[in-house]
Amino acid sequence: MQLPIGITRGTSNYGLEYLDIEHPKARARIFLQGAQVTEFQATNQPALLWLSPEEDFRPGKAIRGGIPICWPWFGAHGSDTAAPAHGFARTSVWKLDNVINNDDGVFLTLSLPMPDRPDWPYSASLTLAVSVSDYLGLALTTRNTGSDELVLTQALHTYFNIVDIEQVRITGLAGSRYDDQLLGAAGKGLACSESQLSIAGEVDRIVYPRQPLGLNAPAYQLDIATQGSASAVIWNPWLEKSSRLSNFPTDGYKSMVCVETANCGADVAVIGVGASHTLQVEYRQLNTGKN
Ligand SMILES: O=P(O)(O)OC[C@H]1O[C@H](O)[C@H](O)[C@@H](O)[C@@H]1O
Repeated sequence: MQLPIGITRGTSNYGLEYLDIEHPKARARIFLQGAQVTEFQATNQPALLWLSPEEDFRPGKAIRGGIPICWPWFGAHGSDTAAPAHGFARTSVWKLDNVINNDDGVFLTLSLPMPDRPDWPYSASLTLAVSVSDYLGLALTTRNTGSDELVLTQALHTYFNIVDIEQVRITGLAGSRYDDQLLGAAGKGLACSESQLSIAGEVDRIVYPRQPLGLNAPAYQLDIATQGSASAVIWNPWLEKSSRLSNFPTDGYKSMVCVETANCGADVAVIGVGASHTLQVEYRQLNTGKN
């Protein structure tokens, strides 16, 4: 495909292809493996996404940072322990279908050539629309092309770049329930006791928000506007768990937090025959001038 001015192709040392996007409103990088946005910076805003400094971008290995797409299951596969965590979309190579560059921004559409897999014997199509503008937008659409109802869990597993985890607040939690994944069955359906969450240790929660969530970083304030999602995952591995993660530096937990737009936990996506479901998020930042 002939790319418009402002979009260039590149290749990592180990051969992963990416697209670099330059526009007066923002710049971004998107890898074709996983359709993974790894960098986004709106003009006059701090860089939005955390990307591991230890990431070496190898074929077939999940990229640590940016926005991994967890699909068609979130976390462990329901029954097959050999199946990859968070599904196969993040380690598969996607196809670029369309790019538009206009005064409003750069708008891309990618699709996943569907593999034939024993751990997922269904029929579906999957596309991702990415909007690179003064906001970053992602819309992940699954169409059920099979003859049975399709039930899936999924997430846009965004790693946010933050200066200092101790100063971060996740806002909009008032009245929400959550499953604390660190407590297993005992942690289901807990009530958020405060409207804001600060992080001082490992956090792994599936939240069922009652209003839009936000992030006070504090170098920027972020509005997270979602559609097609009734769950969000808040995750920071802290020190001990991070030593067990691939491509994750020892002090990495201090400069990242994940707030993931999801269908997971009690919020599963049920897609009828011939129907489709879109999981969507838009991130809008306000530079606070603090660092
Ligand atoms: O290491 P990964 O497979 O990328 O998973 C990273 C993390 O993803 C989600 O946030 C889960 O809730 C965590 O339990 C998991 O550790």
